[in-house]
Amino acid sequence: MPPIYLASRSPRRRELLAQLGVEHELLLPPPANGPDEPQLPGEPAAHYVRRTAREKALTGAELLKQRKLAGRPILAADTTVILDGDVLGKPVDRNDAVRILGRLSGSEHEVHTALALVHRGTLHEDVSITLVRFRELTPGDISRYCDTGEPYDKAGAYGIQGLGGVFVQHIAGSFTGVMGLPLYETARLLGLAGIVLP
Ligand SMILES: Cc1cn([C@H]2C[C@H](O)[C@@H](COP(=O)(O)OP(=O)(O)OP(=O)(O)O)O2)c(=O)[nH]c1=O
Repeated sequence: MPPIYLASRSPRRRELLAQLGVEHELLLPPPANGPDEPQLPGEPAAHYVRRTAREKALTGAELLKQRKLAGRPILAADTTVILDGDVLGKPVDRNDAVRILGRLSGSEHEVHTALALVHRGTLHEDVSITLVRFRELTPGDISRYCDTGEPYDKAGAYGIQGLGGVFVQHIAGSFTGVMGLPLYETARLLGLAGIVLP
């Protein structure tokens, strides 16, 4: 039986957990797809990302209870791109992706990935914050990037682990955090739940 549940539909998070050698089972509420969780009026971006991760983990814990499953740890995360205090989430369409990438062009933004882990009724949380500087992007760069389809399921409309990596001049922080699951913080939280990695 895998040691943890992962309350996430993100293929990147599954891949990064596999990189740690942590087997997991998915624990997901229906429906299979939905829009991003909305920001509350006046809610600061840094609070929003933490609240969202926490809610994903607590929803997982509720499912666990309803389904009378074994009490293994439940891990969830949320990744948000923040520029000038604004949350730049997943683009809703091509125009939105063009708008977001235009804002990121030639400037520096933050990527916050919040983690939440529920184990035996206790919530453990952490957050990884990374500064990312983009080179200037021409309208042609943005258009060709949107043609690849890569922006659409990703916060900030880019994937640092994919072609989007060519836009990144500099990062200060955690590459795996930008990708969706910061490994240092993940290992720390798993350790609190008794899962010790090498
Ligand atoms: C900035 C950035 C984000 N992303 C991805 C990671 C996340 O999957 C996604 C942010 O959306 P999230 O809402 O954090 O996650 P998700 O909807 O994909 O999955 P779930 O809520 O079920 O856990 O953006 C990258 O893959 N690369 C990047 O460089």
